[in-house]
Amino acid sequence: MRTSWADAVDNAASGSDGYGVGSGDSHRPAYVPPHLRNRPPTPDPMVGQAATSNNGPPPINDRLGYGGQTSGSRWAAPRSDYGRPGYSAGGGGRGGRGGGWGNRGGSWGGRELEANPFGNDDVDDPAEIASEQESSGINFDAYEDIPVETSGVNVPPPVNSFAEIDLGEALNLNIRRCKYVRPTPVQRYTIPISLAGRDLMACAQTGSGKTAAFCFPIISGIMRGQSVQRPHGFRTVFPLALILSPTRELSCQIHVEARKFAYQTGVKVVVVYGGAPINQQLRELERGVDILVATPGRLVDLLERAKVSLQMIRYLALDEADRMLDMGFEPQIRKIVEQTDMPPPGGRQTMLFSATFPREIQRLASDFLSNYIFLTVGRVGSSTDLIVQRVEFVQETDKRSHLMDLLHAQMDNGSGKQPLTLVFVETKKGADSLEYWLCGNGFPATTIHGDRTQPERELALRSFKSGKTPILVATDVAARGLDIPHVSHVVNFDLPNDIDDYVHRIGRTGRAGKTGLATAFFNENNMSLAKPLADLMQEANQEVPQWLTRYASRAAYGGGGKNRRSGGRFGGRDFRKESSFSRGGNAGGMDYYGGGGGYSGYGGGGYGGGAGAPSAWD
Ligand SMILES: Nc1ncnc2c1ncn2[C@@H]1O[C@H](COP(=O)(O)OP(=O)(O)OP(=O)(O)O)[C@@H](O)[C@H]1O
Repeated sequence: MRTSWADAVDNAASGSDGYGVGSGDSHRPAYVPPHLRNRPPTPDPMVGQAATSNNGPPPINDRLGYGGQTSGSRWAAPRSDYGRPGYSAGGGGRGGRGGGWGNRGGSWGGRELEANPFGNDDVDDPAEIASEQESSGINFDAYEDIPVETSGVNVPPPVNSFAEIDLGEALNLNIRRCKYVRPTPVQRYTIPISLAGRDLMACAQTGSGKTAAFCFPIISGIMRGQSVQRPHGFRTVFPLALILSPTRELSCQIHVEARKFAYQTGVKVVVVYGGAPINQQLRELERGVDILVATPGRLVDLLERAKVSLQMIRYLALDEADRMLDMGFEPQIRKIVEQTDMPPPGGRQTMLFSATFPREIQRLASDFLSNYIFLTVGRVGSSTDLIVQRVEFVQETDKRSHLMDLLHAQMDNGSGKQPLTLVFVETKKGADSLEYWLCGNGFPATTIHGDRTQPERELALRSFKSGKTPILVATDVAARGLDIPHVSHVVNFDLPNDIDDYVHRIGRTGRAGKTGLATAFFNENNMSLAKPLADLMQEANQEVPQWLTRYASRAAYGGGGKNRRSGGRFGGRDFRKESSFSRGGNAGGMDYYGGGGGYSGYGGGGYGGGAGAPSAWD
């Protein structure tokens, strides 16, 4: 009997992500190039049921055993997948399209052979595909006046619509299936830059569509260049693109998204990450991979076993790039990028994305880039105006009762149902303890943190997304990238030490043009955050309490310089523009679009390393 987390997901027949790791079919030949993938898929054997983890007694959360809720989220797996044995990560792709640029998409007759990653079976029905009136609900007006700044030589101009870009017919169809009517600002600017083959460092607000911004050009580029011959290694695979992200959940999410974008393009996307059985991931890889989505630890493992070669990499994308290059991850990333057979900068195209990009990290990142363009969209390093930020002075001992007041109040405000609330705490123990206390007081809660097993983490996320346990207590492992629909409130029960972590945490709400609320509990333990927090709130037009302004001015005079942004404002400036930059290159001619005023770079001291407890990351 299999006991992987993916099996647990399989058991939850109506799970939301359609996620898991393929089973069986391990006798497939090694890599099958996209143009040869016309064989009908062999029916996969049904696999048995696997136990989910039933750890603890808290009576009203997922720890009792997963109830198989349907999330109703946009990530929902297609019904056609439910009967499958552990919906394989792109496994259906081997039945994918023939090779040529022109023969993908609508006209191909065997489309049903590839698992449909969209939530509807009838995706070719034009009525199902978004019209100008029916978009995904993104509020583009929120982005009308967004300041954008680019620097670098010969910056390609932005586009206003997907129609202006030649992404290829099959990808365009998938964009419509995703109900993306217009590109978001970061997509308007970055897609032409990437399609022009340029390296890129891009900062854009949380929830602004960065995933598609790096996926579209990669998929499009691979579709165009499929004739490339890859070496034949004994059980070694040679992906063409590598997307690295710091957490397992984020890698899975990127994989789910990328599979939608790559549906019926012939481009095969596979994910590998820690905490899940490596053999299943190896089997997926052996079925063929064009785009590899990975967490660094598991990838290093696969590289050391010579299961993956990066020799053919043409595209490298680092999501949450500043986190990937901070103190916890940098050695692993350098190992992957600089000490393997991956082509050097210039021999590959490199794209770095994040909502925050401290100067010190930019400096490190520039080692990976060649003649790159730096782009900032929005008030970089700040939050979006769509998030209402509140900060309340709460002593440690009062935090629980204060949280309970908030939870009661938000329930009374609406339909009596608890809205999805994400509560960030500092430690894993603290997360468990708060979860237990919440459950004991009648609030269905669950946790996600680095001490939980991967099946437990995945289960918790599902339970939260589905609303079964509408309160998720989390450490920073959930701070970055996760796109959970309908999170209406983020509570910083314990504030992070680093303002960038705060930015990412509150960015779990107010996504894709929607509004959200973020509440922070502040007390004397958070003094070093007073100034950057007050600055950030002011910049985002939020009401800054007078007591916080007072603490902030005290911190400005009396030190508190631990935080890397203290003394400065929002850090969206290309570090190459600074006079201290002397690495033999510069930003060259500067091209500006839009406003872009008001950035004054990071004034504070060195990079503080953030909260990144290594065990919380993958
Ligand atoms: N052009 C578009 N039209 C409509 N919705 C979009 C578009 N692009 C992306 N989205 C949606 O916006 C949401 C946020 O996108 P995404 O997760 O890529 O944000 P992000 O910028 O990577 O956020 P973070 O900084 O938190 O990682 C997703 O639900 C995505 O499907």
